[in-house]
Amino acid sequence: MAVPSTEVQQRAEELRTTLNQYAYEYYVKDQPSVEDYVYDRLYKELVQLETDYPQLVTEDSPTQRVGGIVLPGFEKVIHDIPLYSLNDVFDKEEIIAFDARVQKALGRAVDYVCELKIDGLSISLKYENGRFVRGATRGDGTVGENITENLKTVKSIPLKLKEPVSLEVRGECYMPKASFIRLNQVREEEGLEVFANPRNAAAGSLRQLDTRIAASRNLSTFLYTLADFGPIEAHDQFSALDELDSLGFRTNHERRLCRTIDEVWAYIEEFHEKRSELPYEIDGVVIKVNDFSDQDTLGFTVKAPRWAAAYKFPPEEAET
Ligand SMILES: NC(=O)c1cc2c(N)ncc(C(N)=O)c2s1
Repeated sequence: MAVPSTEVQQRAEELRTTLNQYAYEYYVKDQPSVEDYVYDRLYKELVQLETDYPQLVTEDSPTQRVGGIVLPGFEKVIHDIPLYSLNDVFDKEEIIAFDARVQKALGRAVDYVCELKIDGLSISLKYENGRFVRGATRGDGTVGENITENLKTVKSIPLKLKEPVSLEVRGECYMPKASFIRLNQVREEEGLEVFANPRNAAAGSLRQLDTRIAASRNLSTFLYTLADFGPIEAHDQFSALDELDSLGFRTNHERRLCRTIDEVWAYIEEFHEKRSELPYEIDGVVIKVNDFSDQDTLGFTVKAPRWAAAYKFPPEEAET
């Protein structure tokens, strides 16, 4: 095999760094800084270098996002830190009762963080020394499926963090509404069964053993939980979300710190209104006590945290 010169190695490294930065701006920040043709030209140059010198390929190279292996099956994953489920609430009275229980248990009023409840597939991402090493489905909260190879093709999931830290984060993998509509059009044209909704389309895409299929489905993510903090210092949910941003993860920026339950309800009404305009599907709002020490004091019931509630929107009126 031909050995690449130092200049070629440096050029490959420079292309990887530049392309990964462009992809971060496009897929994580939704703020591309260059036109697609600029990205495509540099990408083609890197593909040519990696073809001429396969030893130049690194696991965080943008060329690894296209998938290409067919897995024999999905291994089971035991979640060291179980993924909890949420208590659902359906009206304002239940939210007031939730707040009353929290205040009674803590003896004072607390700040809440409201976050949109994304209608996708819960995932857990594990990093060692900054490298993405394992991605898994929620499963039953304790045992999930190893879908690392498929998640490596999801462009908003960093393959290498900005810091060489070891941690675990949780979030949602979803299919944007526009991608869902386009996918179903193609499936209809090909006489294939269409997906009922974006959540099923995302789940179906991540359950494919051929990773090229997941790579083609334009999946995205919103991360919202630091499970294993590693060296990250965060004392509350609102700042933990900023930490996720600074590590290079995609988070949902509609989040809001609410000082009172009235502000929580105002947020719920605002996003019940805005729901149909969002480019992704949501099925409600997740309300969390902001301070982590308060969360620890409140703890969990058998299945769900006492410090959170999932307000569920009424089912959307069928399109008339
Ligand atoms: N089951 C769960 O714990 C959660 C599920 C979800 C979801 N589908 N979307 C957003 C959040 C969030 N921002 O916390 C959570 S938390």
